[in-house]
Amino acid sequence: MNVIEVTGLRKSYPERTAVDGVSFQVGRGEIFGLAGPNGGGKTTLVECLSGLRRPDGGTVRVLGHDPWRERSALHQRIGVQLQDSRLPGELRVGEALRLYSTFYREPADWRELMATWELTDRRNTAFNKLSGGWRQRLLIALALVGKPELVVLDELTTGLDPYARRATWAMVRELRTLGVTVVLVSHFMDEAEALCDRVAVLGAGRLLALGSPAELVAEAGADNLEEAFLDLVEEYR
Ligand SMILES: Nc1ncnc2c1ncn2[C@@H]1O[C@H](COP(=O)(O)OP(=O)(O)OP(=O)(O)O)[C@@H](O)[C@H]1O
Repeated sequence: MNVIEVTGLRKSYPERTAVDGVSFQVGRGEIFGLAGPNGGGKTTLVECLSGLRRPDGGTVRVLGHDPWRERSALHQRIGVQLQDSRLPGELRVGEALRLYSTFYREPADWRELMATWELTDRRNTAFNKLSGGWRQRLLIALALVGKPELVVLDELTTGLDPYARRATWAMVRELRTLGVTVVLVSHFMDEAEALCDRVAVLGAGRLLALGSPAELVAEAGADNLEEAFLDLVEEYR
């Protein structure tokens, strides 16, 4: 069974159509990239996958659930780190991890997760005192507290230093070896090329291309994914 099945998905805001008839499937254990120019519809799409937005049309199934109607069942099985997620400013790192672990029936060991993400030294630091990169690390760790079968990571490594970025890539690869499926929204084509089994490119709410990084590069006759991407999205900017 596919972990994600999207058919003819549409979502409009009063001013514009953000997702315009998108269809794709994601298999178990895949690292599936979503790329595209600003305003292409990536965040709206992952919000529909995560049960945070109600689609206007088409069907979405995630782990067999309708994300909008079966949100609480789905939220026990997925982890989501959204762009610009925030926590209450006074909440400390350790408190946040402990609190999130209470949301799940079978949580991971939050102290272990805190150590894995090198957050233990900052366990007593309040969220509003963390730098952007450390906030990002905490948000990723929080997405993993529920031992999710699917993790949605929106702009995973934005704001991370090069060392933290590579360490994060290693974590994502580790998730795959555990059979966890990952949806990765990224503007970094080196990241998509290094991590993703397949990448979907969205422009103006439409699926412009879908394939492995090697396929997308070959189809565009490009030297690397960034070049292929620039070629694909040129008219959608
Ligand atoms: N809550 C909202 N209300 C109205 N319009 C919205 C809303 N969220 C997004 N949009 C619009 O829908 C379109 C798609 O936006 P979305 O955030 O899904 O794209 P994106 O690919 O994630 O962009 P970015 O790369 O800049 O994060 C844009 O034109 C955006 O202005």
